[in-house]
Amino acid sequence: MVSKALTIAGTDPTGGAGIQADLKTFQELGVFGMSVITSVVSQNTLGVRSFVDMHEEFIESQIDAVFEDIRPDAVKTGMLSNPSAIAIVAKKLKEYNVSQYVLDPVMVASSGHELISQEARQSVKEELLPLATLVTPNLPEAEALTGLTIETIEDMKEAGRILVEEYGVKAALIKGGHYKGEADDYLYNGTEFLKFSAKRFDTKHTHGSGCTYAAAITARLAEGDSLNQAVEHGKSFITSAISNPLEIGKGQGPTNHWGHRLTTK
Ligand SMILES: Nc1ncnc2c1ncn2[C@@H]1O[C@H](COP(=O)(O)OP(=O)(O)OP(=O)(O)O)[C@@H](O)[C@H]1O
Ligand SMILES: Cc1ncc(CO)c(N)n1
Repeated sequence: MVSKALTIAGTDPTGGAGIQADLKTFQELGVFGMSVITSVVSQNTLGVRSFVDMHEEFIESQIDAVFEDIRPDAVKTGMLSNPSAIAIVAKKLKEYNVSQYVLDPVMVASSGHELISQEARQSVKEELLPLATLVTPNLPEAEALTGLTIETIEDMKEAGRILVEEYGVKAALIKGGHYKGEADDYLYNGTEFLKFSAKRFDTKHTHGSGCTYAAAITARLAEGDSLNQAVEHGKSFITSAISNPLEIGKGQGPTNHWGHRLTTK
């Protein structure tokens, strides 16, 4: 039977981030993709113009429509801009006993625009972290969630430890995209730290890299990979998407969702 993955997130009309990036990634990895829209965002590679949040009842109705028909094998959440959207998603993840859940704690777009209210940051911690199989913060998100200032690899690991041991997420992947060195990410799964490494590629075309990475991990979890295997596959997928740039867009361009086809040939 085909594996199915659901993304619950905001949109990007230019196709590099959000729901659009997630669906392309699911498709590339041979997983049937489904989507629930939380916010419609007017954005492009230059930045975010504005966004309109869906009402919580309408987010709930979309989630019910999916689960009452085609049960996903894994779920990913991305942009959830306000506490009521977070509360309804948390309620539904519990109601449907979702056991494979990747939480991408989207806070600020690569262009620097805030995609989440200040109050909602607390809701992410209290309501979503305890439900998630994996949380995938970049460095500013890891700092916002833990209150740490992250300057070293030891700080990255400490953030992972706090997220798992104090906030109750099963595993945390602290991404090094914003780090000064190579593009190394650290996974803490409650027992050990694992490093997922890539050479830093000299490019500005990383719009949506976080969405794409988390979506690839979600697709592999839907396919039955262990968490470590799923992150390893995800890292290889995002590295190919960054290292085969399309060079489109006037700002920070999108990653190349079919880059893995060029790399593995
Ligand atoms: N220049 C680069 N070269 C290689 N890998 C990179 C580069 N930039 C980011 N990465 C990798 O891409 C993945 C996404 O990381 P990043 O920290 O950029 O996410 P993000 O900030 O959430 O992304 P975005 O907000 O743009 O969607 C990580 O595995 C990171 O190591
Ligand atoms: C909808 C959406 N989610 C996440 C990001 C972060 O890349 C973005 N720019 N837009």
